[in-house]
Parts: sequence; C-alpha cells; structure tokens
Amino acid sequence: MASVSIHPSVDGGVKPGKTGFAGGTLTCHCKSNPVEVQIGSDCLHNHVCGCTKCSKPAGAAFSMVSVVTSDNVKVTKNADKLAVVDGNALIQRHACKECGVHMHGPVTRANHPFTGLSFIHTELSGTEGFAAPTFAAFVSSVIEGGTDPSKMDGIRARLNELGLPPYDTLSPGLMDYIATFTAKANGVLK
Ligand SMILES: N[C@@H](CCC(=O)N[C@@H](CSCO)C(=O)NCC(=O)O)C(=O)O
Ligand SMILES: [Zn+2]
Ligand SMILES: [Zn+2]
Repeated sequence: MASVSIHPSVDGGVKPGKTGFAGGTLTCHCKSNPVEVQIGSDCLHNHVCGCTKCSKPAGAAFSMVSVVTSDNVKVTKNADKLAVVDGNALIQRHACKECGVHMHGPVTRANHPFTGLSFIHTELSGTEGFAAPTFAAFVSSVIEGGTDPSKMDGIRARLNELGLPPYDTLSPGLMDYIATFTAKANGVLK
C-alpha cells in the first residue's frame, strides 16, 4: 500500500510538530539566488491537498499546504523572482519564476472567510517543527490531475493509514467555519 506516494513529507509517517514552534524560513528550489520567505508563527490547518492548483513535489499525488495570518509572511530575499500564478484565483499563489515553487498565497478578496490568511508549504522550511497535517482535502480532485480513478480506493486507504482522513472538499470543521461565515453574512445566523 505504501507504493502510493501521497507527499514526501508524510510518506514515511506523519511527524508531529513542536509545541510552541515560532516559524521558520521557506526557501525555493533555485540553486542560486533562491527566494526566501520568513514565516513568523506556526501554521494552522495543515493538510495534504489533491487539488490541481496547489504545487505538488514531483511524483507526489498531493501538495501539503497550511495557513498563517498574512502579517506573519515576509518575503526577505529575491522578491523580484515571484509572480502570481493566476490573478483571478482566490489564493494569490506567488511562485518563483525560475523553479516554479509556490512560496506564499495570500487571500485578499473582500468578505471571504479566508481573507487575511496566506497559504504556505511548510516543507520548504529547513527547520522542522511546523504543525503536522491532520487531514486530506480535495482527494477526488487528483483524478482531475490525471490519477486513474481505479487508484482512489488505495489512495483513500493509504490516507486513512497515515491518520489523514480523506475529504473531497476541506475538513468538516473548515466547511462548518465557511458555512457559518456565509450564514452570518446573509443574516441567517447572528
Ligand atoms: N477540483 C478543483 C478544486 C480546486 C480548489 O477548489 N482548491 C481549493 C483548495 S486549495 C488548498 O486547500 C481552494 O480553496 N482553491 C482556491 C484557489 O485555488 O484559489 C481542482 O482540483 O482544481
Ligand atoms: Zn526558485
Ligand atoms: Zn489545493
């Protein structure tokens, strides 16, 4: 079963984060003049994501992605190498123009439940300690990325084995958070 590569950071088992971890520096894959992004806090809601938009390491079926508040994200080196992948997307993924790695993805859209958060890939940090992923999101979306549908049972079984419950959107907690935000915005809930 371990033959399915979910993501290199979890394929050998999910490693727990360090309590009180205060952040680290994310570095892109360029051999010279890499982009550096300082993260000033631990991450929240870390998960593996099967969607086609998040950047996945070569050979991996999933990305690993989490959020921090955007005030905890600072591009400290080679900011000129960054470009927004899709200006129309909710998550403004800033990728290195040379190596293609997604370095940070702020959400700035008005009146969205994720506004003020930035999506990051903590495996780009040389320092271990960021909070571990706790679930798998957009699992069925790996088919959109080219995975044979016949592999889905094995992929979901492997995710369960790793302790990453598979969902086809976000986790129930995050979906409830989004629905609560929408209900309040519509005046249905106080
Ligand atoms: N089936 C689509 C799903 C893409 C999608 O909605 N991705 C989510 C999760 S990304 C991290 O959890 C999302 O919120 N996207 C917003 C955005 O990408 O701006 C597919 O696979 O493409
Ligand atoms: Zn790069
Ligand atoms: Zn995604």
